[in-house]
Amino acid sequence: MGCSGCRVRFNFAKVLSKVSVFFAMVLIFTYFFYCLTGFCDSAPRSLYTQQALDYDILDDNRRVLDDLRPPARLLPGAPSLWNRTAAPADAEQVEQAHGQHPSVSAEEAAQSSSSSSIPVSNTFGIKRFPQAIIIGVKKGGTRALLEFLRIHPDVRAVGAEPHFFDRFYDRGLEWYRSLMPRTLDGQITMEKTPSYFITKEAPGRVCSMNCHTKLIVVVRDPVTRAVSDYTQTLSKNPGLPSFQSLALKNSSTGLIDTTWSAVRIGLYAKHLENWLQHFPLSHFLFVSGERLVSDPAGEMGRVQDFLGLKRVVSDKHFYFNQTKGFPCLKKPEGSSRPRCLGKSKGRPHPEIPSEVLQRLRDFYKPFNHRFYQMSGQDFGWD
Ligand SMILES: Nc1ncnc2c1ncn2[C@@H]1O[C@H](COP(=O)(O)OS(=O)(=O)O)[C@@H](OP(=O)(O)O)[C@H]1O
Repeated sequence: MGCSGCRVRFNFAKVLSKVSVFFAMVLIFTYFFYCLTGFCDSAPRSLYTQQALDYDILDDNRRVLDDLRPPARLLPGAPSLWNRTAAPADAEQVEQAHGQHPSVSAEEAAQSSSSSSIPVSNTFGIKRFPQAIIIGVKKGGTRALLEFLRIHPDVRAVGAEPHFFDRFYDRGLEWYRSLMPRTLDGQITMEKTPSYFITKEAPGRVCSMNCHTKLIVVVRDPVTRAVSDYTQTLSKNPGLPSFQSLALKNSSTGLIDTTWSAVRIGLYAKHLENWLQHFPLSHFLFVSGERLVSDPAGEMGRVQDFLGLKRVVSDKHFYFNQTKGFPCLKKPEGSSRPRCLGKSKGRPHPEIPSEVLQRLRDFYKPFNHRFYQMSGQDFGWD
Protein backbone atom coordinates (compact mmCIF):
# COMPACT_ATOMS: atom_id res chain seq x y z
CA MET A 1 0.00 0.00 0.00
CA GLY A 2 2.78 2.28 1.06
CA CYS A 3 4.69 1.32 -2.10
CA SER A 4 1.79 1.91 -4.53
CA GLY A 5 1.30 5.37 -2.88
CA CYS A 6 4.97 6.06 -3.59
CA ARG A 7 4.55 5.07 -7.25
CA VAL A 8 1.50 7.32 -7.68
CA ARG A 9 3.39 10.24 -6.12
CA PHE A 10 6.44 9.48 -8.27
CA ASN A 11 4.34 9.41 -11.51
CA PHE A 12 2.60 12.62 -10.51
CA ALA A 13 5.97 14.35 -10.00
CA LYS A 14 7.18 13.14 -13.42
CA VAL A 15 4.05 14.47 -15.14
CA LEU A 16 4.39 17.75 -13.28
CA SER A 17 7.99 18.22 -14.35
CA LYS A 18 7.10 17.41 -17.99
CA VAL A 19 4.27 19.92 -17.93
CA SER A 20 6.52 22.63 -16.50
CA VAL A 21 9.21 21.90 -19.11
CA PHE A 22 6.53 22.12 -21.79
CA PHE A 23 5.30 25.48 -20.51
CA ALA A 24 8.83 26.79 -20.16
CA MET A 25 9.50 25.82 -23.82
CA VAL A 26 6.28 27.52 -24.93
CA LEU A 27 7.32 30.66 -23.07
CA ILE A 28 10.84 30.65 -24.57
CA PHE A 29 9.52 30.10 -28.11
CA THR A 30 6.94 32.83 -27.69
CA TYR A 31 9.65 35.20 -26.50
CA PHE A 32 11.95 34.34 -29.43
CA PHE A 33 9.12 34.76 -31.90
CA TYR A 34 8.25 38.09 -30.30
CA CYS A 35 11.86 39.25 -30.57
CA LEU A 36 12.21 38.07 -34.14
CA THR A 37 9.33 40.30 -35.13
CA GLY A 38 11.25 43.17 -33.58
CA PHE A 39 8.99 43.97 -30.67
CA CYS A 40 11.59 43.34 -27.94
CA ASP A 41 13.42 46.45 -29.08
CA SER A 42 10.34 48.56 -29.15
CA ALA A 43 9.67 47.95 -25.50
CA PRO A 44 9.40 51.42 -24.03
CA ARG A 45 12.63 52.87 -22.77
CA SER A 46 12.73 56.09 -20.87
CA LEU A 47 13.66 58.95 -23.12
CA TYR A 48 16.53 59.89 -20.89
CA THR A 49 17.89 56.35 -21.16
CA GLN A 50 17.64 56.51 -24.91
CA GLN A 51 19.48 59.80 -24.91
CA ALA A 52 22.13 58.20 -22.77
CA LEU A 53 22.83 55.74 -25.52
CA ASP A 54 23.29 58.63 -27.90
CA TYR A 55 25.72 60.38 -25.77
CA ASP A 56 29.38 60.28 -26.29
CA ILE A 57 32.42 58.12 -25.76
CA LEU A 58 31.41 55.72 -28.53
CA ASP A 59 33.53 56.03 -31.61
CA ASP A 60 32.45 59.37 -33.08
CA ASN A 61 33.21 58.36 -36.62
CA ARG A 62 31.03 55.34 -36.72
CA ARG A 63 28.16 57.17 -35.14
CA VAL A 64 28.40 59.96 -37.67
CA LEU A 65 28.27 57.39 -40.39
CA ASP A 66 25.23 55.87 -38.77
CA ASP A 67 23.71 59.27 -38.67
CA LEU A 68 24.10 59.98 -42.32
CA ARG A 69 23.24 56.54 -43.56
CA PRO A 70 20.10 56.44 -45.68
CA PRO A 71 17.07 55.13 -43.86
CA ALA A 72 16.24 52.61 -46.59
CA ARG A 73 18.80 50.33 -44.98
CA LEU A 74 16.52 49.51 -42.10
CA LEU A 75 13.57 48.11 -44.02
CA PRO A 76 12.54 49.10 -47.49
CA GLY A 77 10.75 52.38 -47.09
CA ALA A 78 11.03 52.38 -43.33
CA PRO A 79 12.60 55.35 -41.61
CA SER A 80 15.16 54.99 -38.87
CA LEU A 81 16.11 56.39 -35.55
CA TRP A 82 19.68 56.93 -36.68
CA ASN A 83 19.29 60.61 -36.41
CA ARG A 84 18.25 60.11 -32.84
CA THR A 85 21.04 57.75 -32.03
CA ALA A 86 23.75 59.66 -33.80
CA ALA A 87 26.24 61.34 -31.63
CA PRO A 88 29.09 63.75 -31.25
CA ALA A 89 31.23 64.45 -34.23
CA ASP A 90 33.77 66.93 -35.40
CA ALA A 91 33.33 68.69 -38.67
CA GLU A 92 36.15 66.69 -40.22
CA GLN A 93 34.52 63.43 -39.31
CA VAL A 94 31.32 64.48 -40.93
CA GLU A 95 33.14 65.40 -44.05
CA GLN A 96 34.54 61.90 -44.10
CA ALA A 97 31.07 60.56 -43.55
CA HIS A 98 29.75 62.57 -46.45
CA GLY A 99 32.49 61.13 -48.59
CA GLN A 100 31.22 57.65 -47.84
CA HIS A 101 27.57 58.39 -47.98
CA PRO A 102 25.55 56.46 -48.93
CA SER A 103 27.76 53.36 -49.04
CA VAL A 104 28.80 51.67 -45.81
CA SER A 105 31.73 49.53 -44.76
CA ALA A 106 31.40 46.18 -43.03
CA GLU A 107 32.49 47.73 -39.76
CA GLU A 108 29.85 50.45 -40.01
CA ALA A 109 27.27 47.87 -40.97
CA ALA A 110 28.15 45.89 -37.87
CA GLN A 111 27.92 49.03 -35.80
CA SER A 112 24.60 49.93 -37.33
CA SER A 113 23.06 46.52 -36.83
CA SER A 114 22.20 47.36 -33.28
CA SER A 115 20.59 50.62 -34.33
CA SER A 116 18.85 49.03 -37.26
CA SER A 117 16.98 46.68 -34.98
CA ILE A 118 15.13 49.60 -33.47
CA PRO A 119 11.71 49.09 -34.99
CA VAL A 120 8.15 50.32 -35.21
CA SER A 121 8.24 53.54 -33.19
CA ASN A 122 10.79 54.95 -35.68
CA THR A 123 8.12 55.34 -38.29
CA PHE A 124 6.27 58.05 -36.42
CA GLY A 125 6.55 61.67 -37.37
CA ILE A 126 7.87 63.40 -40.45
CA LYS A 127 11.19 64.85 -41.48
CA ARG A 128 11.07 68.62 -41.28
CA PHE A 129 13.55 71.40 -41.92
CA PRO A 130 15.16 72.57 -38.69
CA GLN A 131 13.31 75.33 -36.91
CA ALA A 132 16.46 76.13 -34.96
CA ILE A 133 20.13 75.81 -35.89
CA ILE A 134 23.29 76.12 -33.81
CA ILE A 135 25.30 78.13 -36.34
CA GLY A 136 28.50 78.66 -34.38
CA VAL A 137 31.09 79.12 -33.27
CA LYS A 138 33.67 76.45 -33.91
CA LYS A 139 35.17 75.31 -30.58
CA GLY A 140 32.61 77.38 -28.70
CA GLY A 141 30.92 74.44 -26.97
CA THR A 142 28.40 73.66 -29.72
CA ARG A 143 28.55 69.90 -29.19
CA ALA A 144 27.91 70.21 -25.47
CA LEU A 145 24.92 72.44 -26.16
CA LEU A 146 23.42 70.11 -28.74
CA GLU A 147 23.88 67.03 -26.55
CA PHE A 148 22.36 68.78 -23.55
CA LEU A 149 19.40 69.85 -25.68
CA ARG A 150 18.85 66.32 -26.88
CA ILE A 151 17.80 65.33 -23.39
CA HIS A 152 14.68 67.37 -23.98
CA PRO A 153 11.75 65.23 -25.18
CA ASP A 154 10.63 67.98 -27.56
CA VAL A 155 13.96 68.30 -29.32
CA ARG A 156 15.11 65.98 -32.09
CA ALA A 157 18.49 66.74 -33.57
CA VAL A 158 20.70 65.38 -36.27
CA GLY A 159 23.88 64.27 -34.50
CA ALA A 160 26.41 64.86 -37.27
CA GLU A 161 27.14 68.25 -38.74
CA PRO A 162 25.28 68.38 -42.08
CA HIS A 163 27.34 71.30 -43.49
CA PHE A 164 24.51 71.96 -45.91
CA PHE A 165 24.60 75.77 -45.99
CA ASP A 166 28.35 75.88 -46.52
CA ARG A 167 29.70 72.77 -48.27
CA PHE A 168 26.78 70.79 -49.64
CA TYR A 169 24.29 73.43 -50.74
CA ASP A 170 24.29 72.09 -54.27
CA ARG A 171 22.73 68.83 -53.01
CA GLY A 172 19.46 70.68 -52.60
CA LEU A 173 16.97 71.26 -49.82
CA GLU A 174 15.35 67.83 -50.12
CA TRP A 175 18.70 66.18 -49.47
CA TYR A 176 19.07 68.36 -46.40
CA ARG A 177 15.60 67.49 -45.15
CA SER A 178 16.29 63.80 -45.66
CA LEU A 179 19.10 64.04 -43.08
CA MET A 180 16.72 65.27 -40.40
CA PRO A 181 15.21 63.06 -37.74
CA ARG A 182 11.48 62.47 -37.77
CA THR A 183 9.49 64.69 -35.46
CA LEU A 184 6.00 64.68 -34.08
CA ASP A 185 3.90 67.84 -33.94
CA GLY A 186 5.29 70.13 -31.28
CA GLN A 187 8.82 68.73 -31.45
CA ILE A 188 11.65 70.92 -32.67
CA THR A 189 14.09 69.74 -35.33
CA MET A 190 17.65 70.97 -34.85
CA GLU A 191 21.13 70.65 -36.27
CA LYS A 192 24.49 72.20 -35.53
CA THR A 193 27.19 73.21 -37.97
CA PRO A 194 29.53 75.79 -36.40
CA SER A 195 31.08 76.89 -39.68
CA TYR A 196 27.79 78.48 -40.83
CA PHE A 197 28.56 81.50 -38.66
CA ILE A 198 31.60 82.46 -40.73
CA THR A 199 30.19 81.50 -44.14
CA LYS A 200 29.32 84.53 -46.24
CA GLU A 201 26.51 82.80 -48.15
CA ALA A 202 24.99 80.96 -45.19
CA PRO A 203 22.58 83.67 -43.89
CA GLY A 204 20.94 84.17 -47.31
CA ARG A 205 20.67 80.43 -47.83
CA VAL A 206 19.16 79.78 -44.39
CA CYS A 207 16.69 82.59 -44.98
CA SER A 208 15.68 81.18 -48.33
CA MET A 209 14.85 77.92 -46.52
CA ASN A 210 13.00 79.74 -43.72
CA CYS A 211 13.51 83.31 -42.61
CA HIS A 212 11.94 82.46 -39.24
CA THR A 213 14.67 80.01 -38.30
CA LYS A 214 15.98 80.52 -34.78
CA LEU A 215 19.72 80.90 -34.65
CA ILE A 216 21.90 79.96 -31.72
CA VAL A 217 25.52 81.07 -31.45
CA VAL A 218 27.72 79.67 -28.71
CA VAL A 219 30.50 82.19 -28.23
CA ARG A 220 33.68 81.80 -26.22
CA ASP A 221 36.60 84.12 -25.46
CA PRO A 222 38.14 84.40 -28.96
CA VAL A 223 41.67 83.97 -27.56
CA THR A 224 40.87 80.64 -25.84
CA ARG A 225 38.81 79.68 -28.85
CA ALA A 226 41.82 80.25 -31.15
CA VAL A 227 44.02 78.12 -28.89
CA SER A 228 41.35 75.41 -28.82
CA ASP A 229 41.14 75.51 -32.63
CA TYR A 230 44.92 75.28 -32.88
CA THR A 231 44.94 72.34 -30.41
CA GLN A 232 42.49 70.48 -32.62
CA THR A 233 44.59 71.01 -35.76
CA LEU A 234 47.76 70.09 -33.87
CA SER A 235 46.20 66.82 -32.71
CA LYS A 236 45.74 65.84 -36.35
CA ASN A 237 48.99 67.30 -37.59
CA PRO A 238 51.74 67.14 -34.94
CA GLY A 239 54.20 68.85 -37.31
CA LEU A 240 52.18 72.08 -37.27
CA PRO A 241 54.21 75.29 -36.72
CA SER A 242 53.91 76.95 -33.32
CA PHE A 243 50.78 78.91 -32.38
CA GLN A 244 52.74 82.16 -32.24
CA SER A 245 54.26 81.71 -35.69
CA LEU A 246 50.77 81.27 -37.13
CA ALA A 247 49.05 83.98 -35.10
CA LEU A 248 51.63 86.70 -35.70
CA LYS A 249 52.55 88.06 -39.11
CA ASN A 250 55.92 88.93 -37.81
CA SER A 251 57.22 88.33 -34.32
CA SER A 252 59.05 91.67 -34.09
CA THR A 253 56.06 93.85 -35.04
CA GLY A 254 53.59 91.65 -33.18
CA LEU A 255 51.01 92.20 -35.93
CA ILE A 256 48.23 89.65 -35.87
CA ASP A 257 47.69 87.54 -38.95
CA THR A 258 43.98 87.83 -39.62
CA THR A 259 44.23 85.49 -42.60
CA TRP A 260 44.70 82.57 -40.21
CA SER A 261 41.28 81.04 -39.72
CA ALA A 262 41.87 80.40 -36.01
CA VAL A 263 42.18 84.18 -35.60
CA ARG A 264 39.52 85.20 -38.14
CA ILE A 265 36.75 83.07 -36.65
CA GLY A 266 37.04 85.08 -33.40
CA LEU A 267 36.00 88.35 -35.09
CA TYR A 268 32.43 87.75 -33.97
CA ALA A 269 31.19 91.28 -34.69
CA LYS A 270 32.18 90.98 -38.34
CA HIS A 271 30.46 87.65 -38.84
CA LEU A 272 27.36 88.77 -36.98
CA GLU A 273 27.13 91.86 -39.23
CA ASN A 274 26.78 89.54 -42.20
CA TRP A 275 23.97 87.57 -40.51
CA LEU A 276 22.16 90.74 -39.47
CA GLN A 277 21.75 91.60 -43.16
CA HIS A 278 19.25 88.75 -43.36
CA PHE A 279 17.89 88.15 -39.85
CA PRO A 280 16.75 90.53 -37.10
CA LEU A 281 18.60 90.35 -33.78
CA SER A 282 15.53 88.81 -32.12
CA HIS A 283 16.16 85.61 -34.08
CA PHE A 284 19.51 85.07 -32.34
CA LEU A 285 20.44 83.63 -29.00
CA PHE A 286 24.02 84.07 -27.88
CA VAL A 287 25.09 81.39 -25.47
CA SER A 288 28.17 81.91 -23.35
CA GLY A 289 30.58 79.03 -23.90
CA GLU A 290 32.14 79.83 -20.51
CA ARG A 291 28.81 79.68 -18.67
CA LEU A 292 27.88 76.48 -20.46
CA VAL A 293 30.80 75.00 -18.49
CA SER A 294 30.41 76.87 -15.19
CA ASP A 295 26.59 76.81 -15.05
CA PRO A 296 25.20 74.45 -17.70
CA ALA A 297 21.71 74.35 -16.19
CA GLY A 298 21.45 78.16 -16.10
CA GLU A 299 22.52 78.48 -19.71
CA MET A 300 20.19 75.65 -20.74
CA GLY A 301 17.34 77.52 -19.08
CA ARG A 302 17.91 80.47 -21.40
CA VAL A 303 18.15 78.20 -24.43
CA GLN A 304 14.90 76.39 -23.61
CA ASP A 305 13.11 79.72 -23.11
CA PHE A 306 14.40 80.99 -26.44
CA LEU A 307 13.17 77.85 -28.19
CA GLY A 308 9.78 78.12 -26.48
CA LEU A 309 10.35 74.83 -24.67
CA LYS A 310 9.32 73.82 -21.20
CA ARG A 311 12.34 73.97 -18.86
CA VAL A 312 12.95 70.23 -18.69
CA VAL A 313 16.75 70.20 -18.76
CA SER A 314 17.83 71.44 -15.36
CA ASP A 315 20.55 71.11 -12.75
CA LYS A 316 19.32 67.65 -11.85
CA HIS A 317 20.73 66.42 -15.17
CA PHE A 318 24.31 67.60 -14.60
CA TYR A 319 27.24 66.85 -12.37
CA PHE A 320 30.76 68.18 -12.50
CA ASN A 321 33.18 65.42 -13.46
CA GLN A 322 36.43 66.15 -11.62
CA THR A 323 38.52 63.92 -13.86
CA LYS A 324 37.30 65.52 -17.07
CA GLY A 325 37.10 68.98 -15.56
CA PHE A 326 33.76 69.59 -17.27
CA PRO A 327 30.09 69.10 -16.57
CA CYS A 328 28.74 65.77 -17.68
CA LEU A 329 25.28 64.29 -17.80
CA LYS A 330 24.22 62.18 -14.84
CA LYS A 331 23.81 58.49 -15.55
CA PRO A 332 20.21 57.50 -16.00
CA GLU A 333 19.07 54.73 -13.66
CA GLY A 334 20.42 51.32 -14.55
CA SER A 335 23.03 52.63 -16.97
CA SER A 336 26.74 52.29 -16.48
CA ARG A 337 27.66 54.26 -19.59
CA PRO A 338 29.95 57.24 -19.33
CA ARG A 339 28.09 60.47 -19.68
CA CYS A 340 30.81 62.93 -20.63
CA LEU A 341 31.67 64.32 -24.05
CA GLY A 342 34.46 62.57 -25.94
CA LYS A 343 38.21 62.99 -25.72
CA SER A 344 38.30 65.69 -28.39
CA LYS A 345 36.10 67.92 -26.22
CA GLY A 346 37.74 69.52 -23.24
CA ARG A 347 41.30 68.51 -24.00
CA PRO A 348 44.34 70.24 -22.52
CA HIS A 349 45.76 73.13 -24.52
CA PRO A 350 49.47 73.60 -25.22
CA GLU A 351 51.19 76.39 -23.35
CA ILE A 352 51.33 79.61 -25.37
CA PRO A 353 53.72 82.44 -24.42
CA SER A 354 51.83 84.97 -22.32
CA GLU A 355 52.95 87.94 -24.43
CA VAL A 356 51.40 86.31 -27.53
CA LEU A 357 48.12 85.77 -25.68
CA GLN A 358 48.22 89.36 -24.45
CA ARG A 359 48.86 90.60 -27.97
CA LEU A 360 45.81 88.66 -29.15
CA ARG A 361 43.72 90.00 -26.26
CA ASP A 362 44.59 93.58 -27.26
CA PHE A 363 43.78 92.79 -30.84
CA TYR A 364 40.34 91.37 -30.09
CA LYS A 365 39.32 94.04 -27.58
CA PRO A 366 37.60 96.47 -29.99
CA PHE A 367 35.92 93.63 -31.87
CA ASN A 368 34.66 92.13 -28.61
CA HIS A 369 33.24 95.47 -27.50
CA ARG A 370 31.51 95.93 -30.81
CA PHE A 371 30.10 92.42 -30.44
CA TYR A 372 28.81 93.18 -26.92
CA GLN A 373 27.04 96.25 -28.33
CA MET A 374 25.54 94.39 -31.24
CA SER A 375 24.36 91.42 -29.19
CA GLY A 376 23.35 93.46 -26.14
CA GLN A 377 25.36 91.12 -23.90
CA ASP A 378 28.70 91.61 -22.17
CA PHE A 379 30.56 88.29 -22.16
CA GLY A 380 33.33 89.63 -19.92
CA TRP A 381 36.29 88.50 -21.98
CA ASP A 382 38.29 91.71 -21.49
N1 LIG B 1 30.51 69.66 -20.94
C1 LIG B 1 31.56 69.81 -21.76
N2 LIG B 1 32.41 68.79 -21.96
C2 LIG B 1 33.46 68.95 -22.79
N3 LIG B 1 33.74 70.09 -23.46
C3 LIG B 1 32.91 71.13 -23.27
C4 LIG B 1 31.80 71.04 -22.41
N4 LIG B 1 31.17 72.23 -22.41
C5 LIG B 1 31.86 73.03 -23.22
N5 LIG B 1 32.91 72.37 -23.73
C6 LIG B 1 33.88 72.97 -24.64
O1 LIG B 1 33.52 72.62 -25.97
C7 LIG B 1 34.69 72.84 -26.74
C8 LIG B 1 34.52 72.21 -28.09
O2 LIG B 1 33.60 73.04 -28.76
P1 LIG B 1 32.70 72.52 -29.94
O3 LIG B 1 31.91 71.35 -29.50
O4 LIG B 1 31.93 73.68 -30.44
O5 LIG B 1 33.79 72.07 -31.00
S1 LIG B 1 33.58 71.80 -32.56
O6 LIG B 1 33.58 73.10 -33.23
O7 LIG B 1 32.34 71.05 -32.73
O8 LIG B 1 34.78 71.01 -32.93
C9 LIG B 1 35.80 72.25 -25.89
O9 LIG B 1 37.00 72.91 -26.22
P2 LIG B 1 38.43 72.41 -25.69
O10 LIG B 1 38.40 72.60 -24.20
O11 LIG B 1 39.41 73.29 -26.34
O12 LIG B 1 38.57 70.98 -26.09
C10 LIG B 1 35.32 72.52 -24.46
O13 LIG B 1 36.01 73.55 -23.82
